[in-house]
Amino acid sequence: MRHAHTVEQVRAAEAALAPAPLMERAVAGLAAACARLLTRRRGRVYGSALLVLAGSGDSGGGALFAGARLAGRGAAVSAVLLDPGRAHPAALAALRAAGGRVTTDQEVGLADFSRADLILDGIVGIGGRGGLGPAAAVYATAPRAGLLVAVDLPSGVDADTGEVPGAALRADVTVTFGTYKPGLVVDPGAGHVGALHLVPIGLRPPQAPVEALQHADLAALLPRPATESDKYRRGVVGLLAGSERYPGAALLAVAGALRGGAGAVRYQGRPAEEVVRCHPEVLLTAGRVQAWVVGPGSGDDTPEALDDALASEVPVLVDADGLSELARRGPGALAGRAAPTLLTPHAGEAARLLGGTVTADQVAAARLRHARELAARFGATVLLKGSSTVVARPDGAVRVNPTGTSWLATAGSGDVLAGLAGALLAAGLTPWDAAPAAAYLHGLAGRLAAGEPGAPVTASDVAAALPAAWRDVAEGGRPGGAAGLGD
Ligand SMILES: NC(=O)C1=CN([C@@H]2O[C@H](COP(=O)(O)OP(=O)(O)OC[C@H]3O[C@@H](n4cnc5c(N)ncnc54)[C@H](O)[C@@H]3O)[C@@H](O)[C@H]2O)[C@@H](O)CC1
Ligand SMILES: [K+]
Repeated sequence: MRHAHTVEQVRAAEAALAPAPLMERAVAGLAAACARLLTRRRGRVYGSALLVLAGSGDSGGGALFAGARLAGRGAAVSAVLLDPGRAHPAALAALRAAGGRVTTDQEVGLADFSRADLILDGIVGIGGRGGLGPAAAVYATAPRAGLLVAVDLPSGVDADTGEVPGAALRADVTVTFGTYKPGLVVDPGAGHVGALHLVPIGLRPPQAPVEALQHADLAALLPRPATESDKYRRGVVGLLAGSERYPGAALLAVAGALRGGAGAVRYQGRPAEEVVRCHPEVLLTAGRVQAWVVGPGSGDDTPEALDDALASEVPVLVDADGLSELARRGPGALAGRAAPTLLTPHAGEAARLLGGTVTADQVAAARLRHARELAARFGATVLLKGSSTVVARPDGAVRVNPTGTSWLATAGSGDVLAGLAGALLAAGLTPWDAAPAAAYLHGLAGRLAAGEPGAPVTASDVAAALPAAWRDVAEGGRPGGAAGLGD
């Protein structure tokens, strides 16, 4: 599990430790990471060109100290001071003493930026507020040939939320200290991070409000049928999905549920004949169900389907048309439910559920805030789909999915996810576990289907790759499994 802590938590944990060893450990880890990158890129540190972008805080201080260490190993180091009067005095002195060149001239800085083998972004760290000023913002788009290493987090990314209020640097590698920060794992910020490397500095932060499941966490969560399993032990999913207009949604949701390990799928919807032709294992009879999935492509049947599902005493996943109906009814529609409800909106549906006071773009730009608000308002677990899928609980706890791929933004992909998450709910997982587990497997299946370096995939390809994703996770132990994920 990757745990992400807020700025307030990090500051409190840092305050419990002596400042000097903290800086020493951070700088040692940062310099070592840079040395490894330079050695991989150029064969050695000696003779490589390094540029430090230094702001006024400790992030700039750490970058300057690391620059000094690498200058000591023979790198040609220059530093641009973005707030010249306020650069970390001891770190600046150390860089100068090690032979580093210091400039405040933007033209010189930009020329060095374009040529350097490695650039250290020490403009701001967790103390960054609002967008970058113009002197720093130019580096967000300036051309460069070398690697950009962000110190703690890419400057311009909000540490607590992952929001990017203005220009932000785009890193190849982010070296973060002590713990992860929400902004490193939630988009749009996460899209600026590149490869993420954690340097332990001895922090002991409290419980994390945001976490990201990794391969080993998934392996522990996924249900495995025991020898005496029957379909009810594995879980029967009831699907209220598809319509004459959208038969495909039913087929894809069924595919997701079956490949999600459902013991059986009971289908209720109009295109029943097509469903059985494609998936002969589906049951059309009424009977016991351990979780309902309502909404994918369910069209005019939605209001009744939603009534039936919400009246049941089993977990209900509401998706697509079900969410539009729920938006019309408002949070009161879930008030009487004793069993859990899982909502799986994309940004547009989330905006509607929030009463139309925000746009889909605003939801996508501030994913944590809106997913939490939605979960609190409806008293339900919310899986907000998108480039980094976010699962929020009504109490504000969040799990972020690390496996997404942009190839998943394809028609019907959400139907597969709904069926898959429904199967995990029917197997007995809580929404808090089922939702991130489904997002993880779905993203991994998308990656496996797209291949490396990646090609377009259909939702059917994603469903077909679910067994491979499942195996990849179950093989566990191996860091990242075949898909190369994990720490
Ligand atoms: N404490 C330590 O020993 C170390 C701290 N480091 C990092 O330093 C950071 C904490 O240091 P600070 O509290 O000094 O915070 P920052 O390094 O984030 O700097 C904050 C300062 O930058 C300026 N600033 C804020 N927003 C800005 C913006 N949008 N554009 C330009 N300037 C802006 C302000 O003057 C503010 O005081 C953390 O990210 C931490 O990981 C590491 O780099 C090295 C070790
Ligand atoms: K930074």
